[in-house]
Amino acid sequence: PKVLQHGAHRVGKRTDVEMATWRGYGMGQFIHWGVYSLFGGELNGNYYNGAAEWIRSWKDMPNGVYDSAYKQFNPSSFDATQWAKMAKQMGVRYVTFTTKHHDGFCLWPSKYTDYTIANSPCKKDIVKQVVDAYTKEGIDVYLYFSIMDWHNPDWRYDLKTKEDSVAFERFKLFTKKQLTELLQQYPQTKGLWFDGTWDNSWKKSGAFTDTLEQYLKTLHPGLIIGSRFRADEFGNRHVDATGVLMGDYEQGWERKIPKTYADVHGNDWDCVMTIPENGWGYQKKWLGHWKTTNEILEMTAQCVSLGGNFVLNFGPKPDGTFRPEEVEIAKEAGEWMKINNAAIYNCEYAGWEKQDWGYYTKKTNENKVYMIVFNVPVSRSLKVKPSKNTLVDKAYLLTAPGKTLSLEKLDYDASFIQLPSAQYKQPFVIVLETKEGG
Ligand SMILES: C[C@@H]1N[C@@H](C#Cc2ccccc2)[C@H](O)[C@@H]1O
Repeated sequence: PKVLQHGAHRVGKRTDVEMATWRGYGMGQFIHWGVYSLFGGELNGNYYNGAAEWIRSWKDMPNGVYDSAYKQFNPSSFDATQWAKMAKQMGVRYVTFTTKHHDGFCLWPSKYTDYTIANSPCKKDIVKQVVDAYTKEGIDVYLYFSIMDWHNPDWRYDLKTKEDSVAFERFKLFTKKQLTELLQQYPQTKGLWFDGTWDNSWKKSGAFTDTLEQYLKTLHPGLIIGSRFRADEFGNRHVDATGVLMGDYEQGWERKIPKTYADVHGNDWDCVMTIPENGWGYQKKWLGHWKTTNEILEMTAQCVSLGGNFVLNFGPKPDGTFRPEEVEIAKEAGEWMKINNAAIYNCEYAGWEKQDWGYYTKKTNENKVYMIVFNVPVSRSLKVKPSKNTLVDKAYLLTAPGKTLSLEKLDYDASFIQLPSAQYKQPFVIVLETKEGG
């Protein structure tokens, strides 16, 4: 078969320490903040029924109104340290922050366009303040960057004419320069989170994007870039023409979670999720269902149990504060994580048969499996079926290590853990110390 020039350059997971750290994060935060936050999904009392950060594309949004709105971007209450402390209390270990969304507005003083924070009333280097504050709190920072840039006149959705190609050459150079300045200005950055890469213009640029990815990784050794960045020379995204994942982890799990381990194909991956049903930037009105803290904790456990990380999005208001529902979720999730994070941090897929009561996670490089229990059956008997050649040596509540739980053997390879009668109002964790055998 033909050898791909611009497909995946590695088969299987990265084995370096930076990627091992990424793999063990467990929980992350996404932040979408920019000019779109000023509108909050609404204009003149009418609500845009798409994702609020896409409001510039709304037929009822005059381009001139959107493109001059940055002159009102003046977040009087923005305090990156407060953001970072809220994130730390929540228990997230990485954050992905929007440097430039599809609208093209740069939250750092880029030298390559005037459409930046430097020309807004705010003037602060928001990206620098976020990178510095989160890094100081010990939370790793990843920079979101949209390739698609609605403000740049050289952006093209497709390359149909000679003029398109000439313009897009300028656009590709502009993109490389902006990415270079982000990595040089904010060297603490651990990775780049690319978006807006689905159009034909970018899908037809496989050779360029492959070279660009290798350039960025040379410029910043250890840099982590997901599978959404580039396409192979045939326009295949995420997985190349030979079926191998491009990039350092699978970046397709946006607002969806894999159902089984088979769905992740042995790749590293994370899921990025909104609190409302859709919408990443601030929305004045959250339409439909928005997730409770217990739902968010269950999604976190589900992702870690399948070998991934769970990343929850926050959409700060134009003044730089968070809406009360987001503050409450961060606080409640943090209270649970403070007690139970052993079952989330540096854990991986256990490979045990899934049971109805919840999720297994396994501590990496240790003989410890955690049961994260969400659904206590009326029998209060939790079935445990270890993987082959594994025995449970000891079981106890994470919060009561001194009180061993008894296992009633059911048959050759399964047991029941009988829970004491109690009110189980919160998800809780049982520790299973394991040994080889059976
Ligand atoms: C992380 C998320 N990716 C962006 C998107 C999108 C999108 C684009 C086309 C069809 C469906 C979804 C959202 O604006 C947000 O930034």
